[in-house]
Amino acid sequence: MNGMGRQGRRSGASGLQVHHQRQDSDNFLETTSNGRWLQSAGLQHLHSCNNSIPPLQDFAFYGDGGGAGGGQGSRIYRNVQREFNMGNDFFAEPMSPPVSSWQSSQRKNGEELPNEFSPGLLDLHSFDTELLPQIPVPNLYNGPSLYNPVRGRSFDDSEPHISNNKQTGRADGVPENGILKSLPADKEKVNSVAKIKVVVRKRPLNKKELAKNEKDIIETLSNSLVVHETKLKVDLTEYLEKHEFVFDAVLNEEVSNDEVYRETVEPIVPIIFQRTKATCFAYGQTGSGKTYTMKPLPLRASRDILRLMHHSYRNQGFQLFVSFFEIYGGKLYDLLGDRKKLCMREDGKQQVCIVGLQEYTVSDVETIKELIEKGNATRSTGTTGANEESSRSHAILQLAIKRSVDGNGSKPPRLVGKLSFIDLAGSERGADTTDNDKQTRMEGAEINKSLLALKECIRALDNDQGHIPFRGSKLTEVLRDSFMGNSRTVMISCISPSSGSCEHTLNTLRYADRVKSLSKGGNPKKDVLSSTYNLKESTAQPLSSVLPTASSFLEDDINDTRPDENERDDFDASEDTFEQEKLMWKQNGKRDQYSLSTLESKLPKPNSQTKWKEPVRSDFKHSNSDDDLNALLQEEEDLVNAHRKQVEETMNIVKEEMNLLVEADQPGNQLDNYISRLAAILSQKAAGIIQLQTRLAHFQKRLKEHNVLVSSSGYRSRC
Ligand SMILES: Nc1ncnc2c1ncn2[C@@H]1O[C@H](COP(=O)(O)OP(=O)(O)OP(=O)(O)O)[C@@H](O)[C@H]1O
Repeated sequence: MNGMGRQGRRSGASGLQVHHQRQDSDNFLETTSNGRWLQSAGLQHLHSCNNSIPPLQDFAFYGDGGGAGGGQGSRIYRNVQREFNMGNDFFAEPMSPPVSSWQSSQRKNGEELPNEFSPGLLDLHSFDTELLPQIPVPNLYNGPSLYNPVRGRSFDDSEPHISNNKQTGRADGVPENGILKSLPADKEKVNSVAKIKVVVRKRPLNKKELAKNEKDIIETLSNSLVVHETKLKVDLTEYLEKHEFVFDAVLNEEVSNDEVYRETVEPIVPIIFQRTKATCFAYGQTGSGKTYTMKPLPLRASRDILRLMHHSYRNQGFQLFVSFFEIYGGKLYDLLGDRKKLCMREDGKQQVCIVGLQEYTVSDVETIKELIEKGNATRSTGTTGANEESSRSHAILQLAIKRSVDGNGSKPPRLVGKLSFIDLAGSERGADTTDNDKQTRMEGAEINKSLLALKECIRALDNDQGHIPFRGSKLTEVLRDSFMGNSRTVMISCISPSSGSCEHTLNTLRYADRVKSLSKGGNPKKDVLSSTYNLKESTAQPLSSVLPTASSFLEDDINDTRPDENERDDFDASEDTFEQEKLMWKQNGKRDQYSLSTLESKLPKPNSQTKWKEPVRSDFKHSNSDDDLNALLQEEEDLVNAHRKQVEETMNIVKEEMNLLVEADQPGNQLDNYISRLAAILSQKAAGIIQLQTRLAHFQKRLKEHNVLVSSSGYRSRC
């Protein structure tokens, strides 16, 4: 049985297929597919991956050479098998109470049972004002009894009867479980969970891609990955460009959903008992595996939450609530309430509430499973060029932990913490969907609009802007508390490995890189190692890292580029030149905001200890002038290359923005804003190029002087 079945909501009238059951990994097991990936004529020239795939042997890391396809296929099949087995293991959950259907538990004699079903307001942002005080976490293995199998009763009613096994340090009968092991004992441990964690998951090549002979261009390492992009030189010869990224974790195609859970959500489950809002969302192009990745997570998280509630927090009045809704076409629908349209409202305290959203109290995993299945079946799906069963909505499943304030249920329970799972609709470019109908394209525009709004918020947070444009879309309004206050966010970026998806993949990774930069918390040094790594090897720096800041031109930069007083003694041969240079650098100081000295500090250098000027000085000092000159030439060449890369990167960002903009169909004023910002970026880049030209002219002048000096002292000059 495919427990994760979901059903399309739209009829064939719109040109979209109705889907009755979704079989995970169907793309991998079926051959019927006629979708198109990135074959739009409009964007074809931007990425040549499809038509210019290098021979397989060029990629040493493929390992199985020409046999990659077959090997990949069997590996994929193993993954699928493992997934199904895992599902079975999961539903053989030893600690769940006997199954009682949610329908029957919610009604008795036609009456709703109190606390079992509570439609009403879901206050998405009530944490700051309504959270219960910090709850001390008891030591899990202290105390006489911890494990309660709860046979035939709700957990809350049950009494403990299994004693702690002191030798093993865990209760008899309690399965060894990461969540129990990782239970934080104090606030310090809560703080040790990263505020934003960015994980990348690479899926295997699917049947369609294998049939098209597309290659796996993603090489994964422990927490980094390399995208091998095939590019064409001016003379049309192919070359590979490597883009290297570092993230908190990189999960390759061999990694099971269980491992994904352990890496992403498991560490944050305990801290939602500590007044924390946590959000896990998947981002990536359509068909990259977001739904496949997200679907199992809430169930596993619920299992762990219930474990904690019934062991560590037993009899403390905690309750678990589930709600599930989708954002489709900018509107909210209740996936557990017959897809009833919902309203999002802001109250006087600017807290966003979803009016009418149904929340269900759950006390066993089986009930949650049924609710999730119900919600998934109700979710809007459709067929896109890239995914036959594409999520056309953002689905948000929330697990809220509440606690009764008075213990007798006379007052509604208050929110303690919340874990939200967001399966974002796939990002897909209009240009990739030429075979889709009008509705699909309109959906795509709406999806892209909300992803663009999300990007805007991330950018604003990244830049420490006072105003975060959360109101840009329904999605960002809902996501607001993911990024604010005492929150934890896990972003899973899903990528396809195929050469045909290279540009999408790079966009996803750049997006992820930007989100990752948020985790630096305004302290750029904190994550300096990984950032530097990204900057070193990839052209995919966050925009902010390549743009100048007001403080980026320092007096030190001027000072550093001229010799100190002692050195000036040795500099007599070009005394006048030095003075002129000094003047020039000083005069240009203001304009030099985007100076190369700043640029240099951000870009790869043959030797980061070497100031650009030093080889020149040594030219005049030492006899080994050719070597020094070569070093200088090399440095200049590196600088020019680095600058070229940055310009290319900016152009990519601009292209990406423009694509999103056009597809998001933004209102005129927003378009104007974007365009003027892009114009500012471009003019800054242009200023950078002017600076580079100045620098080169300066260099040529010095070279000329050097030649004069060398020839007058009898040295051979190679210039
Ligand atoms: N890691 C994986 N291993 C095996 N199969 C996978 C994996 N990731 C995705 N798939 C399969 O790829 C197909 C597309 O995945 P999925 O529907 O999750 O993509 P998506 O990103 O959610 O797409 P959309 O945004 O269009 O909804 C599905 O058939 C799914 O089973």
